[in-house]
Amino acid sequence: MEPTKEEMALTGDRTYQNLDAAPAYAELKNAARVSLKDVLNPDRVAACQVGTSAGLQYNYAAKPVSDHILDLLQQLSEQQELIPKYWDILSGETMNPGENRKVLHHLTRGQLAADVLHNERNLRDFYAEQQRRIAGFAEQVHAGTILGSTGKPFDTVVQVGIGGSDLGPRAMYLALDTLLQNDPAYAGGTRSGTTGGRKMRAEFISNVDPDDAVAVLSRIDPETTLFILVSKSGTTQETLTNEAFVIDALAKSPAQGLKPRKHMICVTSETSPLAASDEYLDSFFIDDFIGGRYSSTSAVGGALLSLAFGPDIFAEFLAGAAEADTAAIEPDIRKNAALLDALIGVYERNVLELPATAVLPYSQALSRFPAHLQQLDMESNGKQVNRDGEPVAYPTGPVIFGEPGTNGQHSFYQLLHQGTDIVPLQFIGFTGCQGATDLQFQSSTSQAKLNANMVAQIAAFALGQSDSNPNKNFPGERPSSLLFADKLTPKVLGALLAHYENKVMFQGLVWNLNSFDQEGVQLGKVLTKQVLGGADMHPALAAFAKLMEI
Ligand SMILES: O=P(O)(O)OC[C@H]1O[C@H](O)[C@H](O)[C@@H](O)[C@@H]1O
Repeated sequence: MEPTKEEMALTGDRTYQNLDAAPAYAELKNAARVSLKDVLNPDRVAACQVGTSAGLQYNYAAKPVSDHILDLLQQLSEQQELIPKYWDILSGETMNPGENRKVLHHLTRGQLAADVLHNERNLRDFYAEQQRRIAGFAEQVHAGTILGSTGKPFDTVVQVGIGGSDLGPRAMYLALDTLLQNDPAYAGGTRSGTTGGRKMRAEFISNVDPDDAVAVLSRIDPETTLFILVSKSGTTQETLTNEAFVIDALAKSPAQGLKPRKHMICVTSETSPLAASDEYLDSFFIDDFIGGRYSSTSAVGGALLSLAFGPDIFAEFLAGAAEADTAAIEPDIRKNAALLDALIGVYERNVLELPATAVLPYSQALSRFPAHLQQLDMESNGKQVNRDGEPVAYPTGPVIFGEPGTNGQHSFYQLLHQGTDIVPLQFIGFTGCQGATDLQFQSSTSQAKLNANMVAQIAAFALGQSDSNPNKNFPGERPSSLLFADKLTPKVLGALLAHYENKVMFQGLVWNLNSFDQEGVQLGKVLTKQVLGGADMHPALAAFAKLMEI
């Protein structure tokens, strides 16, 4: 595809500089602070909102930013060349300099920018081809033309993977499961006996703790279960161990003639040791340009979601992500939700010096979304050196944590309201629930109670309440944003996922980091091998190993 004139304007040389070299940063530090108690009013709630895509809205009325601060953040965006650098990512530049790789997760779902070629292969076509192959495979499984090795149709799928090969796909599956099981709008061709369109139940094995695999294996029927072994590298200890665990369990199954490998497909990169095997029922591929934590829209999420819900639902999810990617190219920060969310986060982290961010979905469907965002954000931007390997002199990625509301309210909100640290909050909510059933009780539905709690929290955090008893005093001035939509459909979910991926990307670019490697996870792996291999190791490590009887 040929680039348009506007796209051509984004090409050219870039300057990479640390945040503290950007003139707007010093100005932001000197800008007058905003008191939420002073500014929060109905007009602000109406005005401080930007549509992202697929009907998802980002409201930042309860964030401590003034017009002046937003103007400076706009300047910061321009000084750090955030949109042109995003364009470079889309165009297939080497944006993971540490590993000398392109960063192409956007290409798994979008049509932005020109084609990306690598070793004469068109990677857009490669990703699309894998998606088509997965769709064809899933349709055959659903139609019963691909059967288990004892001749029974598959009704359950188990993803075996860890980190990016687990968290995103699991969070996405859980987000849609209730909707797809119950909403007749998605019905059609279901074999699961539900009113909706879920085609297969999914389970997940990730931890090397044997109890994880044992628990899942106790809930499934080996004859009707299809396992998806997912490891981009094909070398991850936990995943290879769990593969062996599953194969061993299937081999011991009393079912006559069951062939374990014919109950397993593989998703990996073409260069991984797993790619060479032709023992799996089938294999699907990604490549090194799709980071694990950015792989939900590739074959890593595609195989699971297409099998569980059908290829059409996966395509809708991708369309939502593609819309969010397109929205993220807008240079005006007041019209670009991902960019604005990123820059307000930088303001809170670097100017207000707040060390953490809590993600609080008021939706049980998003129960594992905070866990996915922990990896996405902390593995991407938990760095102390810039993209050239030089130490940075400012804070980078915050600690991310979260739980669905209202459960979190009865757990850690005490600290959020009255603790000595201020933690910026990201609320996520939906007007409607995912299921078909709700109850009117004490003159309101459960869904109304859920959302009443959420908006009450936004106000309580921002406005506080004074009390002569210091123990009952709420200081307020605790900032939050709200991402919301009518319903968490596959498309909205895609947009929500891409919103966060793009937010994290923009923040990494502001901080001048390489957000796409994860060297910080290596040392622990090396020391684990020393312990298991009985190699020479630090005496203290040997002593700890002895404590645990290894
Ligand atoms: O997909 P795999 O190669 O098995 O990798 C699984 C995970 O393990 C690594 O340690 C990384 O920290 C993650 O980014 C990755 O997603």
